Amino acid sequence: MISVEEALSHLFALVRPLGAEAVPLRQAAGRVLACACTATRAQPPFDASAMDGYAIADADPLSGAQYRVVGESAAGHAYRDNLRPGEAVRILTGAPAPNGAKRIIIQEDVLRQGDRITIGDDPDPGPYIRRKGADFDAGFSFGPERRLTPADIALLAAMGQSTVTVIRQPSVAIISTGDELVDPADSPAADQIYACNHLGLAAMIEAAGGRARILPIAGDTEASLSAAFDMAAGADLIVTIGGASVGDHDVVATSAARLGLNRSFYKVAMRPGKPLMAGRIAGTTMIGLPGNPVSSMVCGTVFLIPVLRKMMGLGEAPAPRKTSPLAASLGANGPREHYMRATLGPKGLLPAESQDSARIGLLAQADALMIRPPHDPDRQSGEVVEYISLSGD
Ligand SMILES: Nc1nc2c(c(=O)[nH]1)N[C@H]1C(S)=C(S)[C@@H](COP(=O)(O)OP(=O)(O)OC[C@H]3O[C@@H](n4cnc5c(N)ncnc54)[C@H](O)[C@@H]3O)O[C@H]1N2
Ligand code: MOO
Repeated sequence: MISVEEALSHLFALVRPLGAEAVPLRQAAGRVLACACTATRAQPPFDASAMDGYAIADADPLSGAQYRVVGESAAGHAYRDNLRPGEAVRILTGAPAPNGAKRIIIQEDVLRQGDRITIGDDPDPGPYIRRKGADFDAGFSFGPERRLTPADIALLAAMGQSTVTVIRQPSVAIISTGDELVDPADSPAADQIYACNHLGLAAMIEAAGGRARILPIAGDTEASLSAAFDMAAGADLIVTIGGASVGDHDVVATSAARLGLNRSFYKVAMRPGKPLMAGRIAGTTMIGLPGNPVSSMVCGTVFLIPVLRKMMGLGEAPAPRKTSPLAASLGANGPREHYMRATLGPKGLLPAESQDSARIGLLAQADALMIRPPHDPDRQSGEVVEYISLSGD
């Protein structure tokens, strides 16, 4: 069996970043830019007032000084003349500062009578003029290597980009396998259960920026699996769930091999998730996840999402790890890296009482996957351990 690290590097070797496509900025949230965008215009494109008040040509006016109001500069409606000594222009927030303006006196600091203003005592120092290009200059280049955030979208809009070139979203075909499985939309017989992994994984894929295509559940036969693989045509990645172990009806490994899978690895020294496999089948990368619900979700977090992120142009990186003190003492770990469901409390990480990989309820309650390296010795409460956050922060 190979280590988690080795399995991840085999998986990274199977995929590469996808090509690019142009999308309207409105649809670009969460996508990754394929190339940097350039501002054609400075922002602000002119010196602009930061406050409502009066533009004057003095940098440091005295209290009691008087000015004649000669016009107005409103947002979207500039005052076109030069501002001369002794003159003031009524100005509103965001409006262009007239030529010659040295500062804005906020309206709270003046007394206005007709077309005259008088500066009050101790006027606010100002100058309340935002210089042209204070946010960014023309030619400013923006190309973060991350999924575009709402603030990134606002910045790109401010840069005048209505369409951006982004990496294509990976399309992931999900194939559940097992005669016992029934979609929650259907009625199970007494010896069947509701399939859940396909929906959990689809949600995980979509939250990470991919597109999930859930295929009909395949039965435990090669013919059924073969039909499912045919339906997966066009996907960037095929994920099978279940049938990966050594049982009489675990047909994924043998069927996929007969269907031409060039297997990269099978079985990883981890818990849960041991019967994981991956390779290429008919030119497409396939990841075969174990069927136990927690095993498939843990493998989704540890392997599938990092692989998707590489396909999205985000580089090769394992799921980010954090550290926390342990809130309980634990006995030594065995030979497999253990991903334990745990909750984060005031004293640190508390592993769930049961780590049965069939108990999805305990995963839904967990905030973290606490990681115990292979052969990790006894750990005492208070010792610092690593974990992967499940709470999205
Ligand atoms: N003799 C051995 N038996 C098993 C071993 C082993 O090494 N030797 N490994 C165990 C481990 S670890 C795991 S994990 C499971 C994984 O087996 P499979 O990948 O073949 O999964 P299945 O047998 O098809 O299913 C296991 C379990 O999960 C349920 N399941 C499957 N798919 C779904 C789904 N989409 N949604 C919800 N639940 C699903 C299935 O009904 C089974 O209960 O093998 C152990 N056995
Ligand atoms: O490795 Mo299995 O994935 O423990 O339940």
